[in-house]
Amino acid sequence: MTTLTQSTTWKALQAHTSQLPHMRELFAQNPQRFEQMSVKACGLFLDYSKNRINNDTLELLFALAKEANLADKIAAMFKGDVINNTEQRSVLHTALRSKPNQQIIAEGANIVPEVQQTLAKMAGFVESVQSGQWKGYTGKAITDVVSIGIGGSFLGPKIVSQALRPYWQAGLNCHFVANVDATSICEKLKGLNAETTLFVMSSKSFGTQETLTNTLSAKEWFLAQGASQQDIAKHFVAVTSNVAKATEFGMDANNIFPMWDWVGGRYSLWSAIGLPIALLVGMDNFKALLDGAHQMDEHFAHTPLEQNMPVIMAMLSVLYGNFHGAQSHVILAYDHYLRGLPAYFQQLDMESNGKSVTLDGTDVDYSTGPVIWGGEGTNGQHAYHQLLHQGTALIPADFIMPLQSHNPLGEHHDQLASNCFGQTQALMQGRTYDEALAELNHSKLNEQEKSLIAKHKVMPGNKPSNTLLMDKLTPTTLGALIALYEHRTFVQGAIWQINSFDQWGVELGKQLGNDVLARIGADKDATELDSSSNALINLYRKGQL
Ligand SMILES: O=P(O)(O)OC[C@H]1O[C@H](O)[C@H](O)[C@@H](O)[C@@H]1O
Repeated sequence: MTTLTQSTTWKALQAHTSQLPHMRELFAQNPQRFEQMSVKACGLFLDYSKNRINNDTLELLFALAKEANLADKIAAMFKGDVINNTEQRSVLHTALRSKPNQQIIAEGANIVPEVQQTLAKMAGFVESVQSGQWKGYTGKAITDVVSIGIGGSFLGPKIVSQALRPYWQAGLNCHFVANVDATSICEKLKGLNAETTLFVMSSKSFGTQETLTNTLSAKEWFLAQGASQQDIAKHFVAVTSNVAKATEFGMDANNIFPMWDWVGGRYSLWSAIGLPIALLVGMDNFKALLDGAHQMDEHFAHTPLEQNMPVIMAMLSVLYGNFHGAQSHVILAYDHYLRGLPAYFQQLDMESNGKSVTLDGTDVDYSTGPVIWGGEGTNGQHAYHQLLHQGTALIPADFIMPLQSHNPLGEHHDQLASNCFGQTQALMQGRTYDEALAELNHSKLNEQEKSLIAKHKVMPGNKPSNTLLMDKLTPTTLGALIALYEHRTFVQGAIWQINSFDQWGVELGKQLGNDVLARIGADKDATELDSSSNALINLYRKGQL
């Protein structure tokens, strides 16, 4: 057993949570509930009053955080301690959005100057591409960027670019390729002109199969359009921490943007991995994104736990996962530009906290990271919200919405907002049997039928949700929002005593995938694996059922 589940606070939380009344009652008991359970920081507003909590719950949750030495752990991350203990690395994505006059030490040296140099290199490149000074091999300006990368080297740039669509500068479009399925790159290249296309290859390791294969195919396509080997330098740039491998691959040394081991892939959009974002929205907007994240870093590092937005959100997630049996958490973006956010937070949280041993290798005896999923409101209301309202699983929800739309049109935004707030209300209050029956008063059904239908219309309520608001979706508020979830993920990992910054779980699949690839290309059928794997490989070799 771990010390965590043996702690007095843990046991007190177990006893306490089973005694809390329904949220309807909690609201009725305390007219100040909204004021007391909401917090504003960095252009974001969090209403967390629709949670299964009262002041005692919060006290216990913060006590748990203090017993986990959370404040020390936060400080250790910011100052560059080697907290990723299985890879012996500092975790310093926060340094990427630091201010030029800060000093942050990793492996004995101040890393801020190289962060600033890389930002300056990005700025020069972005300016030259956007202004048309950067010419393709026939002297034409670049019109299309194809970003090739996967995992952290793909989702951040793609989802942030999508979210910042209103800030795109004229004249440049970007296409993202991640999957090794040739359909992805073939479909993207259709309709593109090699003379005006720039490829940004993003791979921290410069060793990821999908990215290398897609880049080679892009290069072949480029040469097949009539370009020559020397033209490659005008059309291919790379972002990587493995400069040697990138040069060996044939990338022009001037076209390589560095990143560093102390940036985890899923935390890397703030580095040169964000180059596609900067190319689309311009360097000022990219810096505003960094600034929003920096503001959230400051808030996280210096605010008492009780008013600390990422800490509050993380402790609520711990509450549901460890004391209410919740195994999943839904992100509901009430903003079309933010439709990709659930996928981004899914990678961030599930790759970080999908772990089952503690830092020292002890098996955990409690749940760690939940399944993160979600989608775009209002669409989900006509689909999976049914399960949120009446299903048997408890699924805490985050509703995210800007108060102002980039596209004010008639009553659209009023309707969007009313749906968002109406959903959180319905989840919280539910509908009792008597209320459901009363609604059927004027129907033509007989008493027995009314009773049956009323039973089906009962909604238990007491379903937790957070509502996160911002004035408007801007680069700054988006930066703060993403950093909020990064730190939320960190806090959960700190409570669970796990390493949120490695990802050994993805390795075995890669290893076996390479072995399977060799067997697919072998001159005889596979016979040495389990019967299922042998049969699947051999079916594939045959090419038909
Ligand atoms: O940037 P790369 O080295 O190509 O890595 C791309 C991605 O692949 C890995 O398998 C990891 O699971 C991700 O965290 C990483 O972002």
